[in-house]
Amino acid sequence: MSKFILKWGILATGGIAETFARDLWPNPETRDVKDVEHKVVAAASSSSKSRAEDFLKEVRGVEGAKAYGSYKELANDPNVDIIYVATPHSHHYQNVRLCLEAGKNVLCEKAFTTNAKQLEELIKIAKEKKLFLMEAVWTRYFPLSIQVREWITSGKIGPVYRTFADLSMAMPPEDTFKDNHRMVNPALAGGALLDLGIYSLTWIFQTLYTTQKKPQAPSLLTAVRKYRTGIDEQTTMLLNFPREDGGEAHGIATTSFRVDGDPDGKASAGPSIRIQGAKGEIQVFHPAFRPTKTKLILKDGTVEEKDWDFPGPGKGSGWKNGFGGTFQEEGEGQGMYWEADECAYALRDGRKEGKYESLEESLVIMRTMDEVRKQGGVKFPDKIETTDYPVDLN
Ligand SMILES: NC(=O)C1=CN([C@@H]2O[C@H](COP(=O)(O)OP(=O)(O)OC[C@H]3O[C@@H](n4cnc5c(N)ncnc54)[C@H](OP(=O)(O)O)[C@@H]3O)[C@@H](O)[C@H]2O)C=CC1
Ligand SMILES: O=C1OC[C@@H](O)[C@H](O)[C@H]1O
Repeated sequence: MSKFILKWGILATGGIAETFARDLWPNPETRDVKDVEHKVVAAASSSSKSRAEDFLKEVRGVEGAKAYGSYKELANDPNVDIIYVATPHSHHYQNVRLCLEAGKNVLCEKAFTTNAKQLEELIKIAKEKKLFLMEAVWTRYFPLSIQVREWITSGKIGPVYRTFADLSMAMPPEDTFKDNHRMVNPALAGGALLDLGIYSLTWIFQTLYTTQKKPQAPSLLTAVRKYRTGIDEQTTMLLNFPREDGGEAHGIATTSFRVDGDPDGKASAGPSIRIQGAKGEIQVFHPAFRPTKTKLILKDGTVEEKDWDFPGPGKGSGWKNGFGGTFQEEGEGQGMYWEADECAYALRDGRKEGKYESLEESLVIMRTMDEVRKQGGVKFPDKIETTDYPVDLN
C-alpha cells in the first residue's frame, strides 16, 4: 500500500515546536499507523535563518530541508503542505492568517487565538480558500481520550450529569517567570486560562459537549484570581450544559499556577478528572494535557485501571523530562504524533477540520474563554485582540 506523505513546515523554533517536530520523526508503524508518514521539509525562525538551520538539525528535518529567517518565506514555500504554528497565543491570529492568505493548511497550537472574533475571521478565510485548519489540542487525539468518549457514548456509565476537570501546576509566577515571559505577560496573552485551563475545558467539553448529538453551548459563572501583571493565575469555572433530554449537565473546570494537581508526583491526591454518570464514573489522572492512567468505576462493582502507552522511539523518556529532551532509539514518544496523523488523514481524504474537535467546537470554547476573561476582568492589549491584519507584533 502506498503511504500518504505529509510535508510539514514548522513556524517558530521554541519549546513546543521542537517537541512536536521530534515527534514526527518516529516511524508511524511503531504506533500501528501504516498508511501515513510525516516529513519536516522546512522551518522558520523570526530570530534568524541560522536558528532555523540549527532547529532543523535538532529535529532531524529531511535532507535539503529549507531554513527561513522569516515566517513569510515559509508561508510561501511551495513544497510545504501544512504549517504548524508554535508561537505564543498573542501571535496566532497574525501567523495563521499569514499562512492561510498564502494558501497553506494550518495546525495551530492552543489557545487558537486570543478571542472568538479572531477565530471567526480565520475560519471564514479557511473556508473561503478551502484550506484545512485545526487547533492543536493534542489530548483529543490520544487513544485514551477516544476510549473515554466511547465509554460515554456507548452508555457505559449511563447519562453523564457532571464532570470535574483540573489542570493545576504549582509554579509560583514571581519565583518562576520574569514578568515578560509568555506565561504571565498580557502582551503575549499569558495566564493560566489560555495556557492550562484550556485543558480543563477540553475535558469538560469532550465529555459533556462533543459526546452530545446536538451539543449546545454552556452558560458560565467564574471566579478569577489575578496576578500582578493582570493575567489570571487561578481560575474556577462553573459551566451548565443544556442536554438533549431536556436536562442539564454541570462542568467544574479549575486551573492554577499556585496549587498542584499532583503534589507528590505519585497520584496520591487522586484523579484530576472525574466524569460522573448514573451508572458509575471515569477517572483520569494528572496531567490533563497528557494523562497516562484511567480508572473506570461502576456501581455493579467493576473497577478497571488502565495505563496508556505513548509508543516510541521518539523524544526519550516521556513528559517528565520536560521539553527538548534528546533522541532515543527506544522509549516513549510524547504523543503529539496522533494529532499529526489526524492532519495527514484529513488532507489525504479532503477533510477541512479535525475529526475530534470541529472548528465550531473550538469557537464555542473560545467564546467561553472570552466570557471567563470578561467576568474576571482580564484584558489583553488591543494590539493582540484586534482582527486587523497585518499587524507587526515584534
Ligand atoms: N501542546 C502542548 O503541550 C504545549 C503547547 N504549547 C503552546 O505552544 C505555543 C508556544 O509555546 P512554547 O513553545 O512553550 O513557547 P516558547 O517561548 O518556547 O516559543 C515560542 C516561539 O515563538 C516565537 N516567537 C515569535 N515572536 C515571539 C515573541 N514576541 N515572544 C516570544 N516568542 C516569540 C519564537 O520562535 P522564533 O524565534 O524561532 O521565531 C519562540 O521561540 C503556545 O501557544 C503554547 O500554549 C506550549 C507548551 C506545550
Ligand atoms: O500546553 C501546555 O501543556 C504543558 C504545559 O506545561 C504548558 O505550559 C502548556 O502550554
